[in-house]
Amino acid sequence: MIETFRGIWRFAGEEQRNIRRSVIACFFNAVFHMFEIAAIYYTILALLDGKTGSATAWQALGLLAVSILGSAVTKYFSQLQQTHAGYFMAANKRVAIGQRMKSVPMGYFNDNSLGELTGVCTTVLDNVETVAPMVLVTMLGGMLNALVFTVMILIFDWRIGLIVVAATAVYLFITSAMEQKSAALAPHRQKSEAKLVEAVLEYVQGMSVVKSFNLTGRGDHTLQEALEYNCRSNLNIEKMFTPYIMAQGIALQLGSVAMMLSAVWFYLSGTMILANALMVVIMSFLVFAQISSAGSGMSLLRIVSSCMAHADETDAMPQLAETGRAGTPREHGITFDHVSFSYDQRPILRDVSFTIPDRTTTAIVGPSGSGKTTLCNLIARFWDVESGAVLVGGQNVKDYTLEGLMDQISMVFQKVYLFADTVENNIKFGCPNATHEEVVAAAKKACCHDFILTLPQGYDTVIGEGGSSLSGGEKQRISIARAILKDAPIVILDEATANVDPENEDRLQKAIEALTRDKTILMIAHRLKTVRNADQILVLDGGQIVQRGTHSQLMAQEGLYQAFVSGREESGQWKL
Ligand SMILES: Nc1ncnc2c1ncn2[C@@H]1O[C@H](COP(=O)(O)OP(=O)(O)OP(=O)(O)O)[C@@H](O)[C@H]1O
Repeated sequence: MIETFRGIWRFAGEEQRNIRRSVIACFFNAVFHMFEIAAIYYTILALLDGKTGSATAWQALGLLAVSILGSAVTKYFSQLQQTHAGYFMAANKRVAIGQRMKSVPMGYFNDNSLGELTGVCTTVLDNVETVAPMVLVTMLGGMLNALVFTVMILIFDWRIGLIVVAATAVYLFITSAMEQKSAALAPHRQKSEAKLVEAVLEYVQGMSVVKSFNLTGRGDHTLQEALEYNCRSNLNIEKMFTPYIMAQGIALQLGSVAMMLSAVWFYLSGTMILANALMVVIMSFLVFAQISSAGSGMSLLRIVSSCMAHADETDAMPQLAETGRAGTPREHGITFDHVSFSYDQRPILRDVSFTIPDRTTTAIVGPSGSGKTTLCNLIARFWDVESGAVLVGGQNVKDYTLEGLMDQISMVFQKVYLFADTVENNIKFGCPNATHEEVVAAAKKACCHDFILTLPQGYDTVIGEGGSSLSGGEKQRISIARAILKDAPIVILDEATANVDPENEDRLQKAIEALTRDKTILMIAHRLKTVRNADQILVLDGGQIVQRGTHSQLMAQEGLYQAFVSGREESGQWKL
């Protein structure tokens, strides 16, 4: 248990200060509660002494008022610090996970399900946020108060004090047994929650497929299973806890009864005065409240501890080595020097070498699955090469800081992702300090200004998550505006015209021209027009460059390229 406390304390980081304050406030809260007991004791003594005047009543009321006011203020302060600590403990961890994810190779997301990470950032850290400081404060505060209470009772009457100590010992024994059981079940509970999040995400993301294949009812089989598993594990935990909670209650109630009976016995045998005996009867209702409050946190303690351990597992996310130094290269040519790369032992690129001189355009063409996207992603270090080197401006990409490297590159993906934010903020994404005028200028160049003005709130219109409220062509042009605003010297472009209607295609082409002027460009080209105008064409097949040259040079050779352009049988395999 001490180790678990230490774990929470460590996890709290800079929030330790607020937790400490909350525990202190909790202690004073209990001290103020003791004023109530003092008021009762004072009243009993006065009544038994026959002092029934208004002065006694006022003094007792004064003590009660101090108690109520003091408890309210300390309770408020304790809660405030607790909420603050909980919120920032989770928020700081979420931000740290976000930071780490920036340097994680994209391959990590293959092996580790999105549900797992989403689960950590939502339910797991929600548990930490709402429960961790509460448990720590309740338990530490409760234990501290119970200790003070017990010492006071021992001083008041050592015989009654021993009853309290005995009942507390039994209670702690049961609680410790419960804690051990809970330790075994907590990971199951978390696994079931992660499974549930994963199933819900998959269900929502695949909703259009479920509907189009009329699988509603059958398509949610996995979700149903995850729900049942989650329900079962939660019920198991409840069932497991119930007998222990009952035993805890019985131990404390027996303690109370023993206190009362002893008080009566001691009074009748003449070893305790009536006022003290009455006081013990009253205290028998109050004394175990502190212990019970400390123990009630125990069942949650394991859950919190296991949540924190789970959240800390994200510290083990692999990181791309970042030993590079900041700095801007003088030119922006790109070189692949004998690069090979595999996904999970599956070779994708084999000994690929080429150079893209500064401010020239290179088009990559090749059948679907030949490795075009992978090759582009290696430049931005979404993955690191297995052997060989990728150079930007004559310097190995590993020798840049990740941020420094990304400053040199704009990427326009075929699959555009827009955030659930305003159009303006989506365009400003890579350039948060840009002015509204700069955003509008970029949008005009990307041919999206006109359609943005037709949106209900123009540039302030909030786009649905993933850009769901816009057409494919509109999303593409916004992503191009984003890249134009960033104005990086290297542009990597997955030329996406496949799903765009002719009118949109024309606009998209104009937007691409505005983006790529005077830049070093590597594009996965699907349109003959773009390919024809490129300074260099690389033909990729099976992870190797099988042909390279200009359009006229390649047309003069027999091979894949000529077949593609002539629209022969192989062309059916090209991504168009
Ligand atoms: N993250 C990944 N993990 C494992 N394998 C992958 C991953 N991404 C791509 N692949 C595999 O690597 C191969 C090359 O994929 P890549 O996307 O680079 O090809 P491509 O030429 O760009 O294809 P397309 O033109 O269809 O987009 C494919 O067989 C693909 O299945």
